[in-house]
Amino acid sequence: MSQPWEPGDTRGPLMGGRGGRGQRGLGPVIQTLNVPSGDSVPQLRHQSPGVTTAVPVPTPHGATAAPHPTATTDCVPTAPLTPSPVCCCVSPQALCSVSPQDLAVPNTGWSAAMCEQFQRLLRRAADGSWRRIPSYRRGLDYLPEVVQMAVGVVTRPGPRLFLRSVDEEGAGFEYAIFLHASGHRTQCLCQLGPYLEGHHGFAHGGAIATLIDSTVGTCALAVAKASVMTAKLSISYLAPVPVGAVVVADSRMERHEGRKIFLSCHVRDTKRDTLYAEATGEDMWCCGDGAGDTETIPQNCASG
Ligand SMILES: CCCCCCCC(=O)SCCNC(=O)CCNC(=O)[C@H](O)C(C)(C)COP(=O)(O)OP(=O)(O)OC[C@H]1O[C@@H](n2cnc3c(N)ncnc32)[C@H](O)[C@@H]1OP(=O)(O)O
Repeated sequence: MSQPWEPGDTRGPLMGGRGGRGQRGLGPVIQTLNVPSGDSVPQLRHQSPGVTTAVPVPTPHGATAAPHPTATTDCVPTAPLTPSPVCCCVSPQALCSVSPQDLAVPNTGWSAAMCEQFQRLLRRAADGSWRRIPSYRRGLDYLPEVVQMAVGVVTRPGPRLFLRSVDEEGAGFEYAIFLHASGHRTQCLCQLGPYLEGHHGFAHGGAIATLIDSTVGTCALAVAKASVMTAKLSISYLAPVPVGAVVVADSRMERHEGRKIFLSCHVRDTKRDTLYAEATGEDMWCCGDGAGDTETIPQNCASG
């Protein structure tokens, strides 16, 4: 088992800077810009106050993507707050030049192992079998096509997402969720930062539960294509997760009955040597009519 990461340890996941997200004047900050879909790889920007330098990011195939066009960092709406084809279902910030900021991409808090695994998963996704799901601070920006189906066009900022509650890069959950083309499986690549510590050197069980719930919940969202709630979650904690470790939570739908979607989840290290936790969950779609069709899950609860 690798050595637990210690707060202040410059060899650890925060190596390379601890610039707070969205804060300016705190030294170099990496910022991502305009990511309309889950498949595109955003540009990283090393940003010092008043200076913006585009940094090319390797594409999944190893080529180097062109730098992103210059954009301002101020969130000034550039168009009336009306839905657009690209960001029709996200908060008004979507219409700003750099918001919402997709956070499911590398930042200065990602360890080398995290970056390496992220690139591996991007390469795997290149054939279309998987896709990376953009992730934002605000929950209503999450899996936007599903949110749009569930609640319609969102015209106000959604609630802040628990997993994105820590602004400091590398300190909390750093993660990217990938959705299988079947829509029945999700994998979450996650680095658990020092603010998630429970016992000394190890991640809190609640943090593991949050990771699992979000991976399972995202899978259920994709299956139901509607709003879902976690009704039951059963977790076996099999091995402690060192703070700073990079893990993969792998969730899939096992079956569905009526409004219930039964899912499983396994949390492992990236080499699959250690099974940290396994879980089963029941998510229920929340569409009001209570239809009990055991063959088909309604594709759009909002209309149906
Ligand atoms: C980051 C983005 C991804 C999202 C991931 C995060 C997801 C979350 O964290 S959601 C937050 C945590 N979950 C919650 O707060 C849910 C709280 N619970 C509820 O709101 C409700 O109990 C809810 C929606 C689950 C079910 O309520 P309701 O729709 O009224 O169901 P109800 O009519 O009572 O029961 C319907 C059936 O479900 C069963 N059921 C209800 N609740 C549960 C439960 N908790 N566990 C198992 N079965 C249940 C009932 O027994 C009943 O079964 P049957 O038809 O066989 O008699």
